[in-house]
Amino acid sequence: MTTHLSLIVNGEPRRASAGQSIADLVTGLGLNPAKVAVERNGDIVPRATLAQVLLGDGDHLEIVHFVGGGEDAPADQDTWTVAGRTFRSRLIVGTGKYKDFAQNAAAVAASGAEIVTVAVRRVNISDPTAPMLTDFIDPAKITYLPNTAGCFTAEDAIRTLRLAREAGGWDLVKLEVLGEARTLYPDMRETLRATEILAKEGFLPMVYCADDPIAARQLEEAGAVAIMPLGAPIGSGLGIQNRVMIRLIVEGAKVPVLVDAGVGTASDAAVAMELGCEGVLMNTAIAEAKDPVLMAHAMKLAVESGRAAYRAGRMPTRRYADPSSPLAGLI
Ligand SMILES: CC(=O)[C@@H](O)[C@H](O)COP(=O)(O)O
Repeated sequence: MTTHLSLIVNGEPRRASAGQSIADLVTGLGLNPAKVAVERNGDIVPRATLAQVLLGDGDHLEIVHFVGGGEDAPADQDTWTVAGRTFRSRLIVGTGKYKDFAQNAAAVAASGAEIVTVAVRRVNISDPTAPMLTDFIDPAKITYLPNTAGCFTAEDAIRTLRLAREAGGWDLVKLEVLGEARTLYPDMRETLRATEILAKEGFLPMVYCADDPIAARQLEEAGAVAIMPLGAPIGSGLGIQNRVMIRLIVEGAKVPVLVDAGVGTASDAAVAMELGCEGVLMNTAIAEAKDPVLMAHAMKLAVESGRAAYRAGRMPTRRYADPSSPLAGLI
């Protein structure tokens, strides 16, 4: 006689037969056990043991996607490096708010980005055949940077990234711990705590943070491999509100500084680069443009242009006019 087990899988009730392994369940959902990570009753199940671990009645399982991969760029004249990985493009783009994955992929291609940031998501168990981002943006060509979007505590963020690491072997991750839904401003106490724990566990956290030079230094001391101050609230498109602080963070940091959030248009991205940032991360400015693919191209040019201007060194500003042609020797 078959005994049925009652499970909760990704928040939904589900039944299984006694004696089934977690790998059996995953396969039965139409998923490849080699491409997911599973948490059972709060603990990550090592992928190598999914076939041995039997399901128990009342188990709570969380199954997340495998994505991962990406390759480093060969070194050239103006690359940047984070945690030992080198990239040519200084633009990191998000993967939210697009009409569909195809539009997202076209925008990524137009942006020239080599890194996309992705929220770690539960597998859709009701329709495992539903398209996945990895069907459109090839993880063998573009580096996936898992992020902790939607996490409001250090524990939530750490748990999310542990699952991401199990799913795709990622260690380079983007940490964001939000303080409240209204402003989506980072909770710096929780962010610092999560950074310390993640760094001790061998993660390489790129950290979304307030535009605060002291907090930035503390994050670096705690093990952040990149500092990512907001330019303005996430999704606001207000541009860089506090140039002075971004500049101070850049001056004080030994790790790359990238503006993350609040960019609205191309000139904002250029300003970030002119301030000496190593790069810019953006999502809404591209995804919510009338023509996202054209805006992605504009952002590529803006980041390159701002970077070139920074490297060229701007002229000094003056209080008074200075003639372009010499005044001496006039007829
Ligand atoms: C911190 C965070 O969540 C950002 O990565 C965000 O997704 C990008 O912000 P914008 O949408 O304002 O570019």
